[in-house]
Formats: sequence, C-alpha cells, structure tokens
Amino acid sequence: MTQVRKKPVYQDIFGLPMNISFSPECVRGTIQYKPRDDDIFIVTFPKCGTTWTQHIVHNILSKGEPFESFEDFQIRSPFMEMLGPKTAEVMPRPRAIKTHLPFHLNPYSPKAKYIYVARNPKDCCVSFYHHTKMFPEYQFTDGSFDDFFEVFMNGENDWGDYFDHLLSWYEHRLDSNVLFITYEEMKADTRAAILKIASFLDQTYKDLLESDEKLIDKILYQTSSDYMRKHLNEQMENFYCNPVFHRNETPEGIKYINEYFKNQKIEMPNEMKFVRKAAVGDWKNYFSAAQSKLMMERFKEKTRGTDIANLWPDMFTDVTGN
Ligand SMILES: Nc1ncnc2c1ncn2[C@@H]1O[C@H](COP(=O)(O)OS(=O)(=O)O)[C@@H](OP(=O)(O)O)[C@H]1O
Repeated sequence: MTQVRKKPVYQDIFGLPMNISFSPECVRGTIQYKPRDDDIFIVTFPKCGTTWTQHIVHNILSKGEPFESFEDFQIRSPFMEMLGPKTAEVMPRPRAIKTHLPFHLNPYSPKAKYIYVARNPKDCCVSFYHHTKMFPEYQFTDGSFDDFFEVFMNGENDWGDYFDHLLSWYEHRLDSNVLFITYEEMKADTRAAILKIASFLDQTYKDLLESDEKLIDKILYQTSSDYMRKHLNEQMENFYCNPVFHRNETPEGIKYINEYFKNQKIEMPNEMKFVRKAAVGDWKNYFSAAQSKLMMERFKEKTRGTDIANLWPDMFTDVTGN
C-alpha cells in the first residue's frame, strides 16, 4: 500500500505556492512595485541566508548599528511580499528590501541593486522543513522530513521550485547591478563576504571597513549566528508569540496575517527558533542515501548545460561522503 504523505497548506498567488496567511494584495503589490534608483534588494529562495544578509547589509549601511527590535528590523529591511510595498515608502534610506521572488516576478530596474544569495539545495530543504514545522499556519507541525522532502522535490513549497528560482537569477549573475553570492562562500570567509557586499553597495563602505578594523569586527560579531541566535530569536519570539503581533498600527500585510490567524483560529507558536544550526552540511543528518541520490539526479537534470554545479563542488557526494 502506498503511504499517504502529510502536506503543508499553501495558497496559490501568481502561480506560486505561498504561505496561506500572506495577503495576496501585498504579493501582487510587490510584483508591481516600481523600484527607486536607490533600492537595494536582498533576494533569495527561502532559507538560503536572507536574514543573515539583511543583518550584514544593515550593519554596513548603519556603520555597525544592530536592529533594535523585530519591528525595527521589519521597518528598516522590509520583507515586501509579507508586509506590502508601502513599507518601501516609509523605510529609512539607504536600506535593503527582502524578497523571495524569481527574477521574472521580482521588481526590476537597471539602477536598483540586487544581492542574490544561493544555498546548496540539500541544506535549503532541511532548513525549509524546520521552518514549515515551526509556523502553525502551514498545519504541518507534526510533519516528517520525508513528507517535506517530497513537497520540496515537487516544487510545492512556498515560492515554488528551488531550481527554477536559482536558474532565473543565475542567468543574471554577471549583471553589473547583481551580486550573486552563496551561503557557503559567506560561511567559509565571512569577513571577505562582508567586504564583497560592502564594495557592491558602494566602494566607500568597503574603504571604511578596511580602514576601521574595530568596525568590521563589530559587524562580524553582530551578524554571527551566535549573536543572532540569541538576539533575533528572542526578538522574533516577542513579536510572534505574544500579543504585540496583534497591534493595530502595523503594516497592512501584518494586519492581514493577524486577521487570518484570528478568523482561522490559528494558535500562536510557543517558540521561535529561527536562527537554527546555521551550518553547512546539516543535510547529512536528514537525507537518506536514496533521497540524496534523487536530489543529485534532479540537480543534474535541472542544471544541464550550465556550470552551476561549480558553486557546490561537494553537491554530488552522498550521505557517506562518496
Ligand atoms: N548569522 C547567521 N549565520 C549563518 N546562518 C544563519 C545566520 N542567521 C540565520 N542563519 C541561517 O539561515 C537559515 C534561514 O534562512 P533565511 O534567513 O533565508 O530564512 S527565510 O527565508 O528568511 O525564512 C537558517 O538555516 P538553518 O540553520 O540551516 O535552518 C538559519 O539558521
């Protein structure tokens, strides 16, 4: 008998599966948003290092000032599909906007800047599994990794197919207004990655960091996984797990989510472990040999004719390291 798998719940917006509590208006508004010349976008497929990059960019732009709270983080580096495009009007500048859209749907201007962060699909899948279990609106809190693996392989998770997303931005990796970087590169030499991002934003930021050893050390510290695990997780817990989430003066996207939670009688989560392992290679603790093989086959099939595999030289090893 074939096993019936548990699946998270999504809505369809513009052909993309999406978190059921998100406002379709906010997603539509994001796709239709006309970027300003000084807009910086941090674009990723979910769970590929978005939040880390948002913190790095914010620390560079603010010369080492951390976000004060989760509300501050949302105002200064808004997640546009979630909060709505109006947030870009009120955000202080220069600041970065987060989106998860594939290239053809992302608001585009040749003058705006785009930082695209890619991550090995196996680690992305594991991280996405934990994310989907953590947020109650997916109704997947008791889902298993095997359940989610199938969802991921079918491109049924939020923002759709991992490979289509990656390919859509990889094509633009050499555009002068795009910085294409991997999570693994950032982990291997975070200092170099911070300087690379600073230089992409403006040479003056890089010059400043190179002339001020204390500042770059401060940024490294404030964007480290240990620091963010302590501070961001606590800030997110305060936001999501208590009534602050229900405040009325929040952006339109949050109001929509609040209403959705209220109407659908969805319980708030009890804890928010958003910054989790923050490591490269956690997939080895989850993937079976068969799942690893399936992912490798899908990787080869989807990226045929490109040199994307060079991004992750160990992509074609199985759980035993062969
Ligand atoms: N400072 C820092 N350093 C390294 N890694 C970090 C950091 N902060 C967050 N993370 C890890 O990034 C993963 C979450 O990805 P995203 O921020 O893209 O998630 S989201 O799409 O915005 O929901 C998630 O990865 P996993 O630990 O593998 O689940 C986070 O732990």
